[in-house]
Amino acid sequence: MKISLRNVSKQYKGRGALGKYAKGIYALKDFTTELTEGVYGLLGANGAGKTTLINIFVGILGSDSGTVLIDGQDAGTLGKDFLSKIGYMPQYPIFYRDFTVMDFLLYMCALKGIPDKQGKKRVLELLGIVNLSDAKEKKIGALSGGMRQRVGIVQAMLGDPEILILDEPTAGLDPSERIRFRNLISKFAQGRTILLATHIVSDVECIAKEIMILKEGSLITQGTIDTLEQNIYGKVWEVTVNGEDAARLGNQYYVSNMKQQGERFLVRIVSDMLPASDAVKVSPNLEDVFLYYFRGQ
Ligand SMILES: Nc1ncnc2c1ncn2[C@@H]1O[C@H](COP(=O)(O)OP(=O)(O)OP(=O)(O)O)[C@@H](O)[C@H]1O
Repeated sequence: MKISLRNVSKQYKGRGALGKYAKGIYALKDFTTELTEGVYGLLGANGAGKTTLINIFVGILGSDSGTVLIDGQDAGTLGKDFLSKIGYMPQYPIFYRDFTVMDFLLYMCALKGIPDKQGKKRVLELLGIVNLSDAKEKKIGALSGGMRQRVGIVQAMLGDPEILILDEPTAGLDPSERIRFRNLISKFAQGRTILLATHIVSDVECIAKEIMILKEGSLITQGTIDTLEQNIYGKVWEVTVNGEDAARLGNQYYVSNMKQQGERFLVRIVSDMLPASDAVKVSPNLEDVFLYYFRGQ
């Protein structure tokens, strides 16, 4: 399947100087990309436009202009056929806290038009995959944040969608739950297109086939992690200094990491220019790429 987004733009209305509603700044501007099978990481700082893009893609929000094409056909004209291909996990999923996990998921099957027997079989299968079989009779309100996120991904996977859209799926998870969730996404990636929006680099750095960097509504770069890292080669430096110089460098430059080594500090800096005479160029990582594009935000 090939998904093409062409020149998708959106401006929200805001109050103008005279108190009248006026077009505001672009939440999304001329967003153009093509997605095929695999995991795509949509990386952006808060307010970059990730949720806006996803909401337009899944049809919750209309765009001002642009098109979403699925294998060359306008998604808007595909209606139910398009929606049945999508599994969506919103940034703030609304769960019915008094439902048990099982009842909630069966209810979601009913909403998606999945026949009872088939739905129940798939729910049990998916609960096994996400390691929640023992929690199926628990009320949703009694689950931990990580367990709730796993229920969220199960509901998105009902109906075996070809496209899985995950908006900040690891928000509020602790590091071990985050790793578990990442592994799950890799498991589900086979034969699907997964779009995972996040501002957390580690959520996507091991699993994404490509990363899209969204800044102030514009797609500023897209490519494999290797490509994005190569693109900023020569702009990441390391230098070992005393505490005073480390503090000075921290004030003057964008520091992506600082590691104490006895009395001294190994400082990693993202800068277009040599930050200190004895600084050496090092290979960039995805954290450096993120810092490079979001310096000052
Ligand atoms: N309903 C709305 N009305 C007006 N402005 C909005 C609305 N929703 C979003 N915005 C603005 O549009 C821009 C993009 O917001 P969006 O929620 O898409 O970003 P995001 O990357 O998902 O951010 P976050 O990670 O914080 O959720 C922001 O400036 C936001 O304030």
